[in-house]
Amino acid sequence: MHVEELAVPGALVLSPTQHDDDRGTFLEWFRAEDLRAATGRDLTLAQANCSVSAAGVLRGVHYADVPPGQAKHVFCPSGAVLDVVVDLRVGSPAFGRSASVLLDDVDRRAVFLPEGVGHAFLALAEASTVVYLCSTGYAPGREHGVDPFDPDLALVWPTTGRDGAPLELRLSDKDRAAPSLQEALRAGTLPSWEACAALR
Ligand SMILES: Cc1cn([C@H]2C[C@H](O)[C@@H](COP(=O)(O)OP(=O)(O)O[C@H]3O[C@@H](C)C(=O)[C@@H](O)[C@H]3O)O2)c(=O)[nH]c1=O
Repeated sequence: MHVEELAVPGALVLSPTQHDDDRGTFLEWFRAEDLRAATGRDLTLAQANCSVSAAGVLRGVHYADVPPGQAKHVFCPSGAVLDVVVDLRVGSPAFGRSASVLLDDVDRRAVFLPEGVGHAFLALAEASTVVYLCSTGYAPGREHGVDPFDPDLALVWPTTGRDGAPLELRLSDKDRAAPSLQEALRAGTLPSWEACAALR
């Protein structure tokens, strides 16, 4: 497993060693020891999620209140998504900065997001499946979103899928109505860098 920190502090991309043989392939998509070696922390497993998305579906940018926050370890076992992490921690030296990683069933990479980091992904193929391990359970009242098209975030969303066909973007009503970064900042819902640091 090769681990690299992304431009968003504490967020990682993890590239596994794939063991191919005449039956198929084998890989470790999560290894607590590697996460601990890279971050000095553990991911307490409270929930494991799975979503399946049509090509063009965009989910996010989502984040949870800190504390307790929700750290996530994200993997795409089938299909392809552009996974995006956004630093939403007020006071972070990288506040507003983002990083994108292609997660797919070829390289089979994974992304780790610490608490307070926003998460979004765009499905680049039909039936793209994303599974993720979460450090806390779902609490709808603690979940928030930021507009994935906010010019302040300057997120770049591909216009074609991995087969080269144009993508028609599809969002939930909730994500379409999400506030901008500045609106979320004014509303006081964004996590603070200090509160996130206190969790480590
Ligand atoms: C996130 C979540 C949703 N749900 C329900 C609520 C709703 O009826 C349905 C779909 O919920 P959403 O529209 O919020 O699903 P979705 O837009 O896929 O939300 C997810 O987006 C990605 C980017 C993340 O990082 C996740 O943490 C989560 O926020 O599933 C749960 O039961 N448990 C959960 O943990």
